[in-house]
Amino acid sequence: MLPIMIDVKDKQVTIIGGGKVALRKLSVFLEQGANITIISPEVVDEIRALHEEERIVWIKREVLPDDVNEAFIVIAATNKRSVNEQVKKYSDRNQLLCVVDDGDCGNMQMVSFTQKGTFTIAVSTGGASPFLAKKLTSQLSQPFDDSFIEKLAIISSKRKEIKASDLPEWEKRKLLRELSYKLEVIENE
Ligand SMILES: C[C@@]1(CC(=O)O)C2=NC(=C\c3[nH]c(c(CCC(=O)O)c3CC(=O)O)Cc3[nH]c(c(CC(=O)O)c3CCC(=O)O)/C=C3\N/C(=C\2)[C@@H](CCC(=O)O)[C@]3(C)CC(=O)O)/[C@H]1CCC(=O)O
Ligand SMILES: NC(=O)c1ccc[n+]([C@@H]2O[C@H](COP(=O)([O-])OP(=O)(O)OC[C@H]3O[C@@H](n4cnc5c(N)ncnc54)[C@H](O)[C@@H]3O)[C@@H](O)[C@H]2O)c1
Repeated sequence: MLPIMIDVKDKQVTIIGGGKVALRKLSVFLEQGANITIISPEVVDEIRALHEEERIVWIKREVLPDDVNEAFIVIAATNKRSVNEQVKKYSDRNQLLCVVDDGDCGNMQMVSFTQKGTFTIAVSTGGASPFLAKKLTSQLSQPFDDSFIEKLAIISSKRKEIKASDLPEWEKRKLLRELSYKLEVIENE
């Protein structure tokens, strides 16, 4: 599977099931500004509360074939293998589908990640050990503190300046490459 960054703001994310796992997936998409619909006869208290605050939509019933039609991303998160399998049949092959009880059943898997500013560390074990993915993300994030994120922001604005300048292309390329080595210099500026 290909690791990519996707802007899910205002995209429709439809999650079938309303248990603990649905809640964890939901939280990530909510934070990223997606439109979320939960379809499930029962939900955990946190999902009920989000629905009452009108931050998500909860449809209180079992899944039906047309429920996923408008979704950009579909997440089959019930505790029933046969229902999750059914959700796959309802989904179009051009939709992104994550099946939480069988990572190879869909065409998308969630990754463990931390994100600060424009900087992201993401780890996938491809279903081998989600817990290990979580642990490694935490370990790998350790060296990158707030000062690193600030330096990255400075590099970003310098990069925009270089790209917008009238310098010859070869010189732009040289300067852009040099920028990536300049963390120390920025620190001392
Ligand atoms: C990374 C993370 C992202 C997220 O959920 O957003 C994520 N799972 C997380 C946590 C976690 N999941 C599980 C535990 C219990 C300990 C353990 O089993 O390890 C813990 C640990 C915990 O809860 O602390 C159990 C589990 N997970 C899956 C199955 C089914 C199966 O594999 O059969 C079962 C067994 C169910 C059972 O008990 O039967 C399946 C998937 N879980 C994935 C993602 C995808 C593969 C990612 C990868 O391998 O890298 C995949 C394939 C599909 C998907 O869900 O996209 C998130 C960490 C978030 C963070 O970083 O904070
Ligand atoms: N991918 C992961 O990260 C991960 C982690 C742990 C567990 N799991 C797997 O995920 C599954 C769900 O775990 P959970 O703890 O959220 O379970 P849960 O029992 O807390 O929740 C299951 C939800 O599915 C809903 N549901 C059942 N039948 C439905 C139907 N026909 N239509 C719509 N909704 C329906 C229930 O109402 C309930 O809200 C488990 O089977 C487990 O194997 C995945």
